[in-house]
Amino acid sequence: MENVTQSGKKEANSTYSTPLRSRQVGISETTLKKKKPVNKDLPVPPDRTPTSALRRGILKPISDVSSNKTTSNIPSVTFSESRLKKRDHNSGLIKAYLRIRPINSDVIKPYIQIINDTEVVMIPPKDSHAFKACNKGPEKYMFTKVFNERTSQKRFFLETTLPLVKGVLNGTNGLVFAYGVTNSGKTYSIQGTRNEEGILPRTLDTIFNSIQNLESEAQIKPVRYNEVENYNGNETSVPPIIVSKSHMENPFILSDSNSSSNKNNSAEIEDSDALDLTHKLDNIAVDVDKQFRYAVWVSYVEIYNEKIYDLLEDPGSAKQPESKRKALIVKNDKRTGNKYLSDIKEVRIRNVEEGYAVLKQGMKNRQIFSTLANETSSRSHCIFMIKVIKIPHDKDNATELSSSFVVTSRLSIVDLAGSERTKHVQTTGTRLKEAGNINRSLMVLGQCLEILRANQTRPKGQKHILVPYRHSKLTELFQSSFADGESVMIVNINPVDTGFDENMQVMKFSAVAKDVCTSLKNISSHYGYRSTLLFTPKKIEKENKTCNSNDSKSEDNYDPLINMLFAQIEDLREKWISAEMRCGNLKLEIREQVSDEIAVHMSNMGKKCMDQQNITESMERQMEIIRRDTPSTIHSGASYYNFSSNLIDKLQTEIQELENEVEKLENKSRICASLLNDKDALIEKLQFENKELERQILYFAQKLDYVDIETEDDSNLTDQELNAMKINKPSEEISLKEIENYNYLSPTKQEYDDRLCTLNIDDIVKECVEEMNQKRTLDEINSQKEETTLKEVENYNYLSPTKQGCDDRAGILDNDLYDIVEECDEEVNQKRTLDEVNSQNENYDYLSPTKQGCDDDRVGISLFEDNDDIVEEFDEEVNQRRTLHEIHSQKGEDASRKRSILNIDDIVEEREEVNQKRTLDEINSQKGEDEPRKRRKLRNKKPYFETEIEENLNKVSPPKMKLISNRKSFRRY
Ligand SMILES: Nc1ncnc2c1ncn2[C@@H]1O[C@H](COP(=O)(O)OP(=O)(O)OP(=O)(O)O)[C@@H](O)[C@H]1O
Repeated sequence: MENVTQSGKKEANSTYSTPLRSRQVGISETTLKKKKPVNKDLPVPPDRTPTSALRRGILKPISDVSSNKTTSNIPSVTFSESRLKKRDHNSGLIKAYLRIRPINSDVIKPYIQIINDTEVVMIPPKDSHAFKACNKGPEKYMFTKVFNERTSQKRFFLETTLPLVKGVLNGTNGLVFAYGVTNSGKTYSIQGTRNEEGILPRTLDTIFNSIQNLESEAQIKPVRYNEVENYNGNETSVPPIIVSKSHMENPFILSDSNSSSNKNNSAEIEDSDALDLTHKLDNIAVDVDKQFRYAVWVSYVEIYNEKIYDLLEDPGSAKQPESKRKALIVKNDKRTGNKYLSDIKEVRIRNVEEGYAVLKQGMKNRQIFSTLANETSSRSHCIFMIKVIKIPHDKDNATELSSSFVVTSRLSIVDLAGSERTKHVQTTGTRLKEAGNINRSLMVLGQCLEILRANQTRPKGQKHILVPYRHSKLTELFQSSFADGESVMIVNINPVDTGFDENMQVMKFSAVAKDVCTSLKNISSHYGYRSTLLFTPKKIEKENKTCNSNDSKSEDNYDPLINMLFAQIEDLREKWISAEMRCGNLKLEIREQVSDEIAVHMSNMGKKCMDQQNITESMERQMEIIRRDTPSTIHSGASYYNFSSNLIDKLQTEIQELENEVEKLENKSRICASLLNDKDALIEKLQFENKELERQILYFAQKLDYVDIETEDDSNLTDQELNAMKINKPSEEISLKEIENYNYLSPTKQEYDDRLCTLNIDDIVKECVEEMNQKRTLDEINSQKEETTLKEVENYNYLSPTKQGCDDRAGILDNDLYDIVEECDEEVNQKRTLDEVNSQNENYDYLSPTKQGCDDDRVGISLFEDNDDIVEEFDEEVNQRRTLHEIHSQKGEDASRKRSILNIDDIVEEREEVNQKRTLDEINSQKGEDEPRKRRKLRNKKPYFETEIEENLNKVSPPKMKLISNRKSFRRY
């Protein structure tokens, strides 16, 4: 290739032979290298190149042969070399042109937007899979050129296909294929309409405009990939359908120029909307080498369900079901390694009308076949192939040097089937198979392009990946076109009607295709080595026969075994294809299921996001309100947020504090309420008890003969009351001993203990607290002479540390109830003991009958004299009592503790014991009382006792009162 390019220009102006050599080398260097082992088996001379022939003197320059002119007059066939020289790297890439279909609606917004001449952006609509499942944003795609919806057919042709038309006229292969989903405008671009002709008619028109008056009359026909052979006008092997010039009056009649019988079968092409010759096209022409004569041959095939059918086949003989329709076989040209279609009908056309006629015939046949096979016409790939044969021409002699060295090139124009997904077509039966095959062939096309691109970017020395051309008929057929020639891809997009996701796949496909570099190193010009025309016709025939014998033998499948093997291969391939198809469909289904699930998931997520957003918005609204109500200095930024967060913290703290306060107040109010309830009753009780105490004091005073003095002066008691007291004396006589023993028995304690077993902790705690409060209240009341108001009581409770202590302790009562009860008792006992000591210190004579007994025993001895002894004795007695008291108290406590575990007998026994003690004490106390003596003595000691009692009566002994009142209050329980 490089040799051709480098040497081409230099040699172009020098000799004829050199370009020939260089071109020959260029074409076949690789091919010949590859083919050497094959050639061994062929009867073809090992070195049959024109150069070698020239070298060996077998061949002569054409000019020599025909006119004996000098080589300087021989036309230089350097078009391809110069073309190659001009060609930059980019020109080797597959060119991808995007064409956007016009939108029929003004309402719907297209999801594709043109950025500039080469770039577009695709914005996924919200209902697209790409948006829902993949959350895709806008994506940019690059093309060789972008054509908007207003692009005319003419401009589109000029910018996309005209270079290829030039190429094919100059000997280069070309491939144009239109890719896109259904209804995107592929057929419109390729074929066009009656008034808006597409690429294909314009190509034909341009070719014939360009080669006008340069048509060849040589009897040469194309064979295999890019070879030619002579045909004789009488030969039956001549293409059966040729649009005869004689039919130009009615160009739509196709006829077999050689076989009259076929005339009956030829179809009259009906005028259709698709194409017409009602008006002249734009008369576009390109420069061609006028030293050649040109022959144009066309063929038209379709690939349907992975089978290639000839659309120029006589429909008369094919009016049968699709299964019987004869499929063409792709064969391998052993000489060049290229693929070609065996038995394809190639038709010589001499003008554009004939080209139209063939095109229309093919379209009609396609319709007929598809109707017969019940298929959809747009579900197949349509390929229109134009072959141009260039035959050197001796201008001076006006002789064609046709058979010496000819150049063939071809341009294939492909209208691919729609690339939509299976989901959007019928998914059962034949339609499913169709869709599967279309998808498959397009997928393979994509794979091939991908691998080609990968191979091209591989570093030197690395093995190239095998391109899977054979995986589909489409790629197999265009294998050579990708490797040899220029390729143009037309990407059709319908930005509204068809799905975004499908169109996105199309764009991605084209992105790959665009990067594939095609090669021109195998220049498609091929010189017919059958230069044997230089020899006699017989020789030609002989050589032809010799040359072709091996080919035909190998290619025409005469060997039944080979045929069978081929059939088996085809069979297996069919199975493999259908398996792949099923697999592909399954994959698609699974992918769709997964994407649906993802879509549901995403919509759920979206809902959550919306909720979140709503919350955020409402918060923002609230913040806005706060911001509005906040000084402007803190309106912005972080200070605002700091302020608000501080404010929130502060408010929360305040709320917490308020809640605590409320709780406290509630507790207090509960306690106050209960206190209030009990207050009146307590006051009444206390008054009553006071009265009772007064009565008792009076009683004792009366007993001591002081009553008269007291009652006469101070007492409020009526005579009646005093009499009543006197009358009731025996029954109301309260032994001090008994009062003291009361402590030992501690009914309150017992009651407490009993109730402990039945009450719940809360009640007990409440009761304890209440009792303590009452005790305190009583103290207070007594000390303040009943001047208590509710407020004071409350204040007292509130302020009293003891109360607070109680409250605090109430919190831990749950766990330590017994301890607290014990502590309470202890406290009470201590108080009691203290009171007693105080009281006894002050009133021991009054309170202690034992002491009185002692005094009685000391008749005649002055109390004043014996004071120390008496005090001592008294102390001793007090101590004894205290000890006794402690023992009893301890016993009582033990008993109460035990009560929970002891049985009733133990308790009864204990009680009996206590009662016995009490009785004993009473007896003892009674024993020591000698009333007359006592009175006498007391009378004598009046001054002392008088003062003593007076004091006692006045003071009403607060500690004593307290003790008594405490006892009274305990008695309530
Ligand atoms: N650029 C365009 N300008 C005007 N009309 C267009 C254009 N492209 C497409 N159309 C119209 O859109 C319709 C569908 O186009 P067309 O038949 O070419 O689609 P398609 O891709 O070939 O579909 P299918 O794959 O089914 O064959 C036709 O009526 C055609 O005339």
